[in-house]
Amino acid sequence: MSEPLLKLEYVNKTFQSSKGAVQALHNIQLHVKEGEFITVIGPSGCGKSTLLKIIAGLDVQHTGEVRLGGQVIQGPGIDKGFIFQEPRLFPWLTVEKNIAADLSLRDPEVRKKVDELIELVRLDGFQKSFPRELSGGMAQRVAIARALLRNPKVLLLDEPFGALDAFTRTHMQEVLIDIWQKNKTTMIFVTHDIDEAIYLANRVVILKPRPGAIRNIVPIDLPIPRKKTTTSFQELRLKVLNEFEKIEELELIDSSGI
Ligand SMILES: Nc1ncnc2c1ncn2[C@@H]1O[C@H](COP(=O)(O)OP(=O)(O)OP(=O)(O)O)[C@@H](O)[C@H]1O
Repeated sequence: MSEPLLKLEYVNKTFQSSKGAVQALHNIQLHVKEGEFITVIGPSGCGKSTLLKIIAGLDVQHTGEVRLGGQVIQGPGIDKGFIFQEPRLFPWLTVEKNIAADLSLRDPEVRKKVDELIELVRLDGFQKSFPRELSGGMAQRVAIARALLRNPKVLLLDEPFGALDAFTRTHMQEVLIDIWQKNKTTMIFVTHDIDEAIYLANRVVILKPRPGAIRNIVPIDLPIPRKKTTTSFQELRLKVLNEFEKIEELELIDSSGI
C-alpha cells in the first residue's frame, strides 16, 4: 500500500489560558491518502480549527508529528491551501487578479491556469468583476480558485460555507465535489453540519471535546452524485448522530462528576 499523503501521529496540543492549561487535542492519529476527501465534525470547542491550523503549519507548538508528503510540517506554505469561513479577497482587485494574487496574468502559464480555474469554479463571465459585485458563494469560489492556483498538496477548509444561506450552501457542496473529482486535490473540510460532512466525504472524522480526540471515523461509501434523501444516506446520518449522542452522554457524566 502507498504511503499516506498526510500523517498525524499522536498529536497533542495544549493552550495556556488565564484559566490554566487547556488540552485542545489529545493523541490525534490520522492517515490521509492522496486524493481523499476528509470531513471533520464535532461539538464546539473539540479542536477542529486547532487541528486544521496544525496541518496548515500555522501552529507548530504541539507535540507529536505531522508529515505532508513525507516531510515534517514546519510552517505554512503553498503546498497547503487554506479556505476560511469568509473569502478574504482583495476588494480592489478583479476576480482574475484575486485568483492570480502575486503572480502576473501577463505570464501565459498563469493566464492559462487562471482561465481553467475560473471555468472549474463556474465563474465564467465574471473575470473582470470586483468582489463587491459577487454573491457570498461566488466570492468563496474565487477563494477556492486562488488556493488551487498554487497546486496545493492539500486544501484545508474551515467551515467555508458556514456563512452561506441553505440554498447557496447546497450548491457550493455540489461545486466542491465537482472540483474535487476533476482536480483530485486532497481535502480536509471542517464543518458543524452532519449532512454536509456525509455528502462530501470519503471519511467523516468525529471529534469529541475536553480533550479534543477522535471519537470515531465513519467511512462513506456512497456513490457520487449523492442524494441526501436516500435511505443509505439517512442510515449514515443516524450513525453519525448516534456518535454525537454518545459524546453528549459522556459530557453529562463528566460534568456530573460520576
Ligand atoms: N489561542 C487559544 N488560547 C487558549 N485556548 C484556546 C485557543 N484556541 C483554542 N483554544 C481552546 O482550545 C479548544 C479547541 O478550540 P478550537 O477553536 O480548535 O475548537 P473548534 O472545535 O474549532 O470550535 P468551534 O466549533 O466552536 O469553532 C477550546 O477549548 C478552545 O477554547
